[in-house]
Amino acid sequence: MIKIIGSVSRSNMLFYVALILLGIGAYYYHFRESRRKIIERLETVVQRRRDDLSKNVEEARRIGNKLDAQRRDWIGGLDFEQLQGELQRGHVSCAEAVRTYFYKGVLAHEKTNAVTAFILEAEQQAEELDEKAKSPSYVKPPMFGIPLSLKECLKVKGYDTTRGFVQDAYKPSTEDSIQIEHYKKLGLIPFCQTNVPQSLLSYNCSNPLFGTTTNPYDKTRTCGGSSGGEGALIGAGGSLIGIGTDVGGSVRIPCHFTGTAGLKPSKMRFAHRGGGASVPGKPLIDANDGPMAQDVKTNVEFLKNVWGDIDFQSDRDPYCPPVHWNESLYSSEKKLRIGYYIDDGWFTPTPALQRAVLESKKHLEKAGHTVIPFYPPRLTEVIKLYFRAVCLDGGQYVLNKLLKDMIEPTIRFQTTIWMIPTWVQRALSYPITLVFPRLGVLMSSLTRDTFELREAYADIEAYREEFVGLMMKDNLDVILCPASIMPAPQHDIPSKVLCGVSYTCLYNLLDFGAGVVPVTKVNKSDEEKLINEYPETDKWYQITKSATIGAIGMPIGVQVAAPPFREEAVLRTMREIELAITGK
Ligand SMILES: CCCCCCCC/C=C\CCCCCCCC(=O)NCC(=O)O
Repeated sequence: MIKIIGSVSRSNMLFYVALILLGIGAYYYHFRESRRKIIERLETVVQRRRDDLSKNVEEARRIGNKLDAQRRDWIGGLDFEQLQGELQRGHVSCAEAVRTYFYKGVLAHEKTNAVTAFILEAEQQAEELDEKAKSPSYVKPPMFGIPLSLKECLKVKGYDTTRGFVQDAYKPSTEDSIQIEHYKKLGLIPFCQTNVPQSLLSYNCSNPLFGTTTNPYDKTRTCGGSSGGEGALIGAGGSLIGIGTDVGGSVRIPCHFTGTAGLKPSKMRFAHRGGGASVPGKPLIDANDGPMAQDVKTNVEFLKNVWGDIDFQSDRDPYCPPVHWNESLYSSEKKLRIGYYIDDGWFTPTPALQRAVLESKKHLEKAGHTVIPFYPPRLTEVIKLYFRAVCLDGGQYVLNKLLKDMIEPTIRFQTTIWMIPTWVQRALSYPITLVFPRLGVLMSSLTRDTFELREAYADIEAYREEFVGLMMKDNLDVILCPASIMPAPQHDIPSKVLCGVSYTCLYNLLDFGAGVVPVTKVNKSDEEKLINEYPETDKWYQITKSATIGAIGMPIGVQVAAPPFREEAVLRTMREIELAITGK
């Protein structure tokens, strides 16, 4: 080699270097030019889509205004259970319910930019149900006439599922997914779709197609993600019940940020045929759809009806086992054994989140349950395994889509990471670990080869066994823990603190059922504690601390989790916390 190099003359050497530089320059120029053309073409799509949305919102407003304001206010003031009762008794018609929620949805959308489309056919669906209900032989389904909001990525016939990618606008689904079919059968009326972050792999809520969705409590803060549009809409009173999806916290984080309640069931409890995913083909990081509502009570009523009739989904998707609502688990009188933690050893949550867990612990103890410390093992390893298994191709699938799209500025950081070859990241991780150990963990997390990926899957399986083994050793029914690391931060923070999903992504890696219930709001003494005691030992802690300063009044939830098929125990615990706090 040295001989060859030695034999190349200096001028030849310069020639080759110039050739290489020219090649790189030409590649870069070609890349920039093709990106420019893509963006130019997509900008017109964005404009058209936003114009269409404005018209769609005006139409929803017109439909909402068909109803007398006094009547609308009265219907809009009913909670889920009350509206359900009035619809069943025929005191409120389905058309009235839908018009009311078009009106309330428009108001919430104006406040938060939560809606990507109102499903205008909902009015006709409501009128048809009202017509059917005139027949004395008609038996009303249990959720007859209740308007249902849906995260944009769920397949509804005639509507897009862009996941925030402009390239996927105007490609409507040709069928409803099995779940949507089921919800309609149970009487629910899908009336709008809600916003998401581009790619769904983020816990903020911005994309180049529909823009940013804001938190109903504070416009400068995010509603969370990726089911952020649902959180914002429900939190602002624009829907009573909605469906999100969750592969790392996307139901639970928006619930925590917006003061709403929701559940991510374990994967097998719903049918997935005809559904969509952020990254298809990633076994062992189990995603599921899940309900979100203003309270736990509504989630319970919804799931009782859906799982009570789960054969509808199992018959159409044999991979969904016919596991019915387990009433004896939900309403058991047997006192629970609950494991709790306020710090997972990876990322200390800000004081309000720790306080919420301790307050919930007290409520549960007062109700007679035993609450004991529990330490989830080796969270640093879990974080590495999670990122490795969620970006199992090193982020290639999402990156390929992003490079054909306009890229949302708030996910540019992770896009850049995905562009750096894994071996370079791995090499950089060594020096980075010396100054910023936690970043070093992330930099060494993406998959280098299939051998490493197989090992990661084996490690996840072993971790699942270890975790349930620990729970069984202490006879634990459920786990109580923080819902996140902080209250709703500003819109750009989630992509700067990507690893802030440790409290939620753990339960996707374990495929547990996990839910979030609102417990408290950030107060002055939380802020004092934050300023005086919260760690500042690395960049992520510094960002989290400064994002939490000024969050007084923002909602705080807690998380409850349990192994698969024990979602009813999770809901029972969440409901007991809710009852103790709200008295209703
Ligand atoms: C510094 C190195 C970073 C390496 C890895 C960066 C890659 C980031 C990829 C994913 C971030 C995951 C955040 C998950 C948030 C919640 C997502 C979610 O639940 N989505 C719902 C869904 O997909 O249906």
